[in-house]
Amino acid sequence: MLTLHGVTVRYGRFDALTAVDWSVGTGEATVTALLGPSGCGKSTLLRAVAGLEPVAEGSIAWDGQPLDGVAPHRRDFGVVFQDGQLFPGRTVRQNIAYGLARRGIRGTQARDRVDEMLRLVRLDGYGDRAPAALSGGQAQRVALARALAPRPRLLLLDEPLAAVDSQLREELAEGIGEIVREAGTPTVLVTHDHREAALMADTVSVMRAGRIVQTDAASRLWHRPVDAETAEFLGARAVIGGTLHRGVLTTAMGEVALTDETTFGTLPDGPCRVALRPEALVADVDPDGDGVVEHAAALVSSWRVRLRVGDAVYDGVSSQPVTPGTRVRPRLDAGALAVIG
Ligand SMILES: Nc1ncnc2c1ncn2[C@@H]1O[C@H](COP(=O)(O)OP(=O)(O)OP(=O)(O)O)[C@@H](O)[C@H]1O
Repeated sequence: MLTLHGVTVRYGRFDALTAVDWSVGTGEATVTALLGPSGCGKSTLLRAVAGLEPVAEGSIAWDGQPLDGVAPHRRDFGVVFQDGQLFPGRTVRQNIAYGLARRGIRGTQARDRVDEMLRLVRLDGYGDRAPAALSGGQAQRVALARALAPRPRLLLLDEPLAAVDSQLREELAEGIGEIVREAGTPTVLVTHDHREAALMADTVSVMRAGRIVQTDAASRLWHRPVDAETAEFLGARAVIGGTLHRGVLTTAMGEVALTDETTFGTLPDGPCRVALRPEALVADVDPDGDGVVEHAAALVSSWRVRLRVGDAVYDGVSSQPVTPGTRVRPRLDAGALAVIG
């Protein structure tokens, strides 16, 4: 298990990480996403764990053994960066075999391991290609195979899909999640994209300004963000007040039962703040409704709307065709809203 205690990393007088306490379990092959906005310190944290960035204060340990002074290649961690960084002059096979010789794995044993890795990343038959003859997605899968070949005890992925075009990204995100679980290697994934974190990770740690502000199961994070800033980072567009009583939330947009304990946990009675993603606010067409559509855009199977309710304007969705001026009755969808704190 990886544990960080009070880890601070400085660039000159700037603290890129401030007293970070964090741990990544290895009980089962889990994927932990390190999610946060650009510049919050995600890569710095990953690089510190990999031994590529000096730690000014605090300690990083594996199974209780401090890693201070342990060189990156002796940490037994696999690393994949944004653009894979394959060796251009070597074939796919030679790239994947790279870390094996150093571990004393040679000859047929090495060949078998490379074949196994090619199958794992669904690239059988690509072994003799040059990296230049691969697509961006294929190159990232080779980089993943190279990192996994020596059986590292932890895999570190730094925005592995950043250089892949958006159409492929979702497919590859799911693929990589499957591959690392199949390989049985605990993995840390750095990303600024909450969709990518949701597709790949079991546990998500949210970072902001050099600190980890929340660590939770992915499903729980979306419904119980620790503060409004985290909710906004996860896609919330508005925060409204409400009152909870025995799992029923009452707001200006009506009542909704939040009784699914696996997502919401036990909610305390009393006033609360509710974060709304557009999907959480459903506008039903109703001539007597107290909302008015100001803007509507047709999506594949719904309408994305901006609606005015009293003095406030919200982003919502509608399953019926609406145009500016349509009167609607807003209601909340429990499956898409979040209770803050
Ligand atoms: N070598 C460096 N020297 C000085 N400042 C640095 C250095 N590397 C990073 N920083 C600063 O440290 C902060 C954290 O950087 P880091 O790369 O860890 O962020 P990040 O969350 O990974 O961002 P991104 O998603 O944009 O890659 C940023 O403000 C960055 O400008």
